[in-house]
Amino acid sequence: MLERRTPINVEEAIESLLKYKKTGTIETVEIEKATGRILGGNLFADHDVPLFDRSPYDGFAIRAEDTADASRENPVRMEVVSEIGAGSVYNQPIKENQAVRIMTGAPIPEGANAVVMLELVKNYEENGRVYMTINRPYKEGDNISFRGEDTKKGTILAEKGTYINPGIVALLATFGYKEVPVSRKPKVGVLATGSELLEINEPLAPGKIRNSNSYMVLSQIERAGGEGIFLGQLSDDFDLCFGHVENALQQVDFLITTGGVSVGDYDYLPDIYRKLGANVLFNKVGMRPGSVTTVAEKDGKLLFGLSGNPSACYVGFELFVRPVIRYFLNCPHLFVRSEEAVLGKDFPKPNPFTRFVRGEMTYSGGSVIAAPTGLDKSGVVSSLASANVLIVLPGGTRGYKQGMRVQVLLLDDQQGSEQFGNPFQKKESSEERMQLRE
Ligand SMILES: Nc1nc2c(c(=O)[nH]1)N[C@H]1C(S)=C(S)[C@@H](COP(=O)(O)OP(=O)(O)OC[C@H]3O[C@@H](n4cnc5c(N)ncnc54)[C@H](O)[C@@H]3O)O[C@H]1N2
Ligand code: MOO
Ligand SMILES: [Mg+2]
Repeated sequence: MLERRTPINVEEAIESLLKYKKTGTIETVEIEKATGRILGGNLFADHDVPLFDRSPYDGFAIRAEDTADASRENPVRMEVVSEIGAGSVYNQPIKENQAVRIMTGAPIPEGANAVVMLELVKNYEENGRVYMTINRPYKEGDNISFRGEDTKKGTILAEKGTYINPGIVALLATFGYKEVPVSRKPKVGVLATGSELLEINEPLAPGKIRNSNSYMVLSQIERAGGEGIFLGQLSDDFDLCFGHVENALQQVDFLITTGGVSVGDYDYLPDIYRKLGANVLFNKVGMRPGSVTTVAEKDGKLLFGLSGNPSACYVGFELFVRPVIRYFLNCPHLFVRSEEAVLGKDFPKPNPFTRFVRGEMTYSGGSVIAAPTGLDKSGVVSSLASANVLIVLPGGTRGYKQGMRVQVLLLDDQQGSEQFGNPFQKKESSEERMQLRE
């Protein structure tokens, strides 16, 4: 008899699988390899930046008090007693009416308390000595970059779990991290099932399609910060698939399969979970696409049975796999970032389940607009290409009109959201959901 599945809502589904989340260990990588990784510890300043008062200009270090009476009519003359390039130090204190020629980045010599830009002075030689004249007064501290003005010793500059962007790399280098502590990437295995699948370099044949899901999911794993491991594509043969799943579980932190989770004759994943003795957390979610997404747990390890339909597979990954990858990486915000936008096109089709519509977010006249990218069927692959958001359209009896405010989930974002949730959606219990069954 056909198994009846009980749909649960997305939030409940996420909650159930997060019980099996686990954090990974920390490893170190060379700084050149740190971009795109997740910081494995707090980055704190162990010294002031800059470490010494320094000149922000090429010019002359002076004592401001010597310029008190300087004016166009009464320029003040100073003797230039030395010169300091960046990287050098001038150790003698400068005295009354003395100046030191100084370059950008060089330390301010003792006694000096202001810098005059090179362009603003007259500089000349007389009897083998160098002089310059200033025709306006300066205040103490003029044109000085003070010790610690950038960052004070002891400040936490980035917290554990931060995505390493080029700016973080600059800080890491500033504080001497040749080796950078980063979160180890979880190993996420990907097994595609389906007798119709061709290798992507095979010519097309009747009834066959190329396996796009594996590569799509590997790319999603990489975007989420994990290490995808392609474990092959299998025809719909129970023993073959069972053996591969059982074996794959030994090698990975999380296992993703695509296809074979629905109720077709060759959809073997439900039987595979049974034979494995895995605990199925859910096998029907009140969402579209991806309603057949199944998640099971075996000895604490999560198995994600994503749909074979490309768009359903894609959405299932972003909603359910991404949070456990982010948790493994010690990221504080596990979920795809949630923001508000204006719906750019009518979406007239009502649906009892929440829809996650592939959309493209653009900016127009100060507004954020999100419009569906193409055919919104779960078997469609083309509408994924320009999708940078999922537009969340809560289930109900009405469609949605252009101009309505909607929630969008930002797919390319690295910051994430602390909570998964739709501020517009009233939370329905599983029982209510059942009444909404399609
Ligand atoms: N009687 C019912 N039929 C279906 C139901 C249902 O509830 N009752 N659910 C439908 C929904 S919703 C979805 S989504 C799909 C899910 O199917 P499976 O996860 O079992 O996946 P398959 O049957 O293996 O394949 C579905 C579809 O996707 C194509 N596919 C599979 N693998 C790949 C791949 N690696 N790359 C690209 N495309 C792939 C496959 O050829 C099929 O067209 O079930 C509905 N049916
Ligand atoms: O799992 Mo399906 O994607 O709802 O069409
Ligand atoms: Mg199927």
